[in-house]
Amino acid sequence: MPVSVPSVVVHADADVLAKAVAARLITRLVDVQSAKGSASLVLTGGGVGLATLAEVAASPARAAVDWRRLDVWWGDERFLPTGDPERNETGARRALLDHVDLDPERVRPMAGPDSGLTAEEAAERYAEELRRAARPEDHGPVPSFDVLLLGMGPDGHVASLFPEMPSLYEERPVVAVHGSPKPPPTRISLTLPAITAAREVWVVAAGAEKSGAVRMALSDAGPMQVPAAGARGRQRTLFLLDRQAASKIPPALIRPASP
Ligand SMILES: O=C(O)[C@H](O)[C@@H](O)[C@H](O)[C@H](O)COP(=O)(O)O
Repeated sequence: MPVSVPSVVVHADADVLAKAVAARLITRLVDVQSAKGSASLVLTGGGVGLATLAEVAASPARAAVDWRRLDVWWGDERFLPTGDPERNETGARRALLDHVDLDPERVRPMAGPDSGLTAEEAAERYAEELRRAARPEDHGPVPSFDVLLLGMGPDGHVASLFPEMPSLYEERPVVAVHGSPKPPPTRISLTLPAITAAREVWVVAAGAEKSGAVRMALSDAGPMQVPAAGARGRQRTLFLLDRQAASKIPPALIRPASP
């Protein structure tokens, strides 16, 4: 599947970054809904991802989004019971989803152990949900998500795809992850084939501890070594960073967006 070359946008700090990504997301959702009636969004966990959702909730412009016509998916989930504070779903509901008028049928969390499923079964169930939502024009087993958000770890992991782990070699769209170096150890994650089916992939990262992985993800590192190097959208890839996370990118590659 063809993928897009990343564009880099740098903001002054993590707070401006979250606000700017929130504004960008609202605008993108409004544009997509104006063009085709509905939109699909894949959420991420992690501090920056959730801060972005909180800024969407805080924005008066959120009223411009038709939340009833938004499909919400997750890029990964910690395999914990529904309502567990460590679940990405719990964080997203607290930050945004509980504050807007979504169609609950169109919000699709990944199952936890309270479903009675194993992590493998939960991954297969999610893959089936994605298959059912895919349309012929998506040319694959998952929908062409309009925006797929990804945080990124200091090791370059995105979703729950960690360097050198078997999940990076997966062809299936959703996998169970065991032994995650970032707790909790058991997770469910979209794989790179599912991520790269998205029309737009936005990698959002802040902090000096991410700067090395950002540089590698934008240079010639491979996705097995730096999973973020495989985070590419079919039409557009954005690396939305604060100055600290962007501090090791060759200057020729970036023009700071914030003064
Ligand atoms: O389940 C998770 O933890 C996230 O999906 C993970 O991929 C996260 O986005 C990164 O680890 C960045 O997290 P921070 O933004 O908190 O550094």
